[in-house]
Amino acid sequence: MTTRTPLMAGNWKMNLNHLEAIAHVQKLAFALADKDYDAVEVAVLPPFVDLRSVQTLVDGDKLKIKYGAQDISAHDSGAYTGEISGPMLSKLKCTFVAVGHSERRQYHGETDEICNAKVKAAYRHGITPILCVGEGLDVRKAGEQVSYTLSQLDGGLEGVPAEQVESIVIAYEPVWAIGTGEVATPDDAQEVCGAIRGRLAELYSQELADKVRIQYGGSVKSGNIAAIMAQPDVDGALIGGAALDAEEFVKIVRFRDQ
Ligand SMILES: O=C(CO)COP(=O)(O)O
Repeated sequence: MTTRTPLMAGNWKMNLNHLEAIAHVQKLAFALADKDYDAVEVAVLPPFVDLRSVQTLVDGDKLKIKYGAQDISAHDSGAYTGEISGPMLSKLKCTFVAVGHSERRQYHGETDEICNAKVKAAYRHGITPILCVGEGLDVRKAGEQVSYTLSQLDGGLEGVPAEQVESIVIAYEPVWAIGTGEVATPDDAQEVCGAIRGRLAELYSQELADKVRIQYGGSVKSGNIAAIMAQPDVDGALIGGAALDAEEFVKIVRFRDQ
């Protein structure tokens, strides 16, 4: 049985400017320094404009905190106004990039095809994608959350080879639970995260599926994280609102201490 190191990643969305980012990462580093937290990987996904400041801090102080971007262009360079490329992110030593967050799908028309191209772009430049999938309320009410989410997974991974996929992170984020305070029950999270692992085993191999980290996201807080993490197929969380509060985020990272 493979042991998967939990990954707690804070998706800051469009919050915190570069000065606030520095203060926030310093707080996290300070709060996490008194104990050896190798058992949990910690990452932040700040807005693009903060990345250079975060990199300087993490590099300069040799912090264990990892960081990444919230999006990546499918293209490596060229006339794509406003876009940020894989080479730019890898130059900033980003470990991760979120791909296909539901807010990108909803407000920026990102299809599975676009997400697939972005997953490939991330791998071209040595960045680990956090591929976000998850159903909306209508789909959940119709009881089709598993098939809907698996079809997003299939689309996002189309043509991506096993040697890349074994390092991917999948974030299951039911849209109805994002920023609503409505958290999926641990059983709801396990149902879909388990199905995602099952599909990875079908598409690739059981061995690969056992290596992939699957996160839950949607109204995660210090008070509900332990029950979610107790599920066998949940290997971490993608945290929005609660990640903006350094103390609360640290409590989530230390879910085992509760
Ligand atoms: O979208 C999310 C993380 O990517 C979840 O956001 P909240 O934690 O604010 O519900």
